[in-house]
Amino acid sequence: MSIIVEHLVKKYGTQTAVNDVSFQLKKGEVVGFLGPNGAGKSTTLKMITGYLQPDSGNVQVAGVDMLQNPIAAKRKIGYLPEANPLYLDMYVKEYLNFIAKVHQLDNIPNRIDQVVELVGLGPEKGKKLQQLSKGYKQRAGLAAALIHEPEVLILDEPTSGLDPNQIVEIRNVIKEQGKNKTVLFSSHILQEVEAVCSRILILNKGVLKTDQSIIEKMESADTQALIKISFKEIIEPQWLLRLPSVTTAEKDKKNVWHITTADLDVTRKELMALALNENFTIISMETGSLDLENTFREMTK
Ligand SMILES: Nc1ncnc2c1ncn2[C@@H]1O[C@H](COP(=O)(O)OP(=O)(O)OP(=O)(O)O)[C@@H](O)[C@H]1O
Repeated sequence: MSIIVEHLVKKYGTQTAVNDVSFQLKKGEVVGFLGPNGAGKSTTLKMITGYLQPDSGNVQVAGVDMLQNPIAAKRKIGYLPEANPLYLDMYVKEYLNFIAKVHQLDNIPNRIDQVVELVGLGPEKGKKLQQLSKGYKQRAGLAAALIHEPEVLILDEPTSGLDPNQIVEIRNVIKEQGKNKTVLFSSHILQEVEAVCSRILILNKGVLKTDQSIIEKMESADTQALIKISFKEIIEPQWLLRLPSVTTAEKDKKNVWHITTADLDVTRKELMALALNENFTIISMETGSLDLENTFREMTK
């Protein structure tokens, strides 16, 4: 595992910003950390990267315990914080040279050339950081995060405040990096996470709501539809699961069921026939899609 997060808790005064969050990231995964403003994403990322001490819980990065061995653990991580902390008076190469020295790297000029190429900073590499556009500043931050060839890349809202072209460019850099690194990046833009990640973690009010593969989700969204049905009577799941077209049936509230199906029309008819034959009363029946947006809204209500 590249990242193991176990029961992380962080309180600010009486507010619990992160509440018992646990997850694991496998080597090579690109994972989106999604949640509305104030959900606790940055706080969680700061604890994973060792910039903030958790009140309780553990973090391991590439097998190294962050609390017991923070220097070794931090070496494994490239971190781009939300407020990209650049020394704006420095030239691009001067800044990267400074960061490379902090990491005590060998053959620094070569490595700088490599990261400049990697993040597409070439055309701007002769400028001062303060002269760069926001998109290029972000690339400089990414170059600094990548210079020591970390196994794990952690990016806190890397595309926030960028224009649409810059967003696409930064996303491409992230995708490219995801080919040989574990990447965890936060965003509150669902489409972005969908475009870049193979997996999604949804955080709401400090609590992890779901940890599901986007690919699975999208595959099921393509083929499955959702019916929300409410009966007057309390019925057993078997009644629904026995219907030939029903894939899953889960109880929401006492008499309300969420049913997934590959064939909406057939299931509707089967539900009507069931009600007729068994003398059940259907109070309401709604249909919806199982897409990610619905999931996100459900999870962060
Ligand atoms: N240093 C701090 N002192 C007090 N409260 C804080 C501090 N940092 C964060 N918080 C609070 O903790 C909660 C979680 O904040 P956090 O920045 O982790 O959320 P987030 O999901 O990253 O939000 P955003 O998407 O807006 O960046 C918020 O309610 C925030 O106001």
